[in-house]
Amino acid sequence: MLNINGLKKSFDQPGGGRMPVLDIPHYAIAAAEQAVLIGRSGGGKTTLLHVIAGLTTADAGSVRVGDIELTELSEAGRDRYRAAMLGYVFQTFNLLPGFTALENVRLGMSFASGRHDIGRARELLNRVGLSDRENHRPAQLSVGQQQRVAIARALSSKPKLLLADEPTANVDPASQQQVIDLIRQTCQDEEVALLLVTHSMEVANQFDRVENLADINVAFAAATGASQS
Ligand SMILES: Nc1ncnc2c1ncn2[C@@H]1O[C@H](COP(=O)(O)OP(=O)(O)OP(=O)(O)O)[C@@H](O)[C@H]1O
Repeated sequence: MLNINGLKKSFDQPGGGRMPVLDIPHYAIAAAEQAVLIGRSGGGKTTLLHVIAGLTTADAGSVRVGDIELTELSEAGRDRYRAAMLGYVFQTFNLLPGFTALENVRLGMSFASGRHDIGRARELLNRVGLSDRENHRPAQLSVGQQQRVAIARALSSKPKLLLADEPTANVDPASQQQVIDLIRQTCQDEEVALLLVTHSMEVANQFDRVENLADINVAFAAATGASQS
């Protein structure tokens, strides 16, 4: 489902020069597989998710999702890819404040299908336990509820791959397990592959597949070696 080969990404530095952030010889996730990435702050986890989401372009290498080669897509092509294939759960939820829970979920599917399938939106809100909150706006929901709406929105367009970037970081402890259970169970039920980034070992340890980004990303090893020589 996800196949990364020879991926490189670096960023311009404020003082000049470029800093390599990603140098990943190979990384892959099978269809409907659930994988977790942990790793140190600044290690490139969010950058990797952004590259897979087509929000950031790679400098080199191949990033395939299904039979789509992301590095060959135009910006419009990447927009279409995101709408058709991808769900994204952010640390900060990113719900639209002026819209109700139901409208936020429906907006998640509008780009993908060109229509708002209200039945699917209601089904997803029901699945995340918020049927009785569909007309509430984000400010009228608890943070745990907001993240559950965001999960419903991310899955609304029936993606093949869900990216979740520290989805429990801003959620109260009581809701954290609920958020993880929802992501895991819904991805399993809908056969969506999952790549989840977390700093929480309590979260990571619930998954069969957990890797430290430093073990698949040689960018910083190379930089350290270069600076020492
Ligand atoms: N647009 C950018 N321009 C320049 N440098 C960037 C940019 N985006 C990220 N970086 C740098 O890339 C490195 C990796 O950042 P990234 O956000 O991917 O790390 P992370 O592993 O997700 O960190 P954290 O766990 O703290 O969220 C950091 O050193 C950061 O400063």
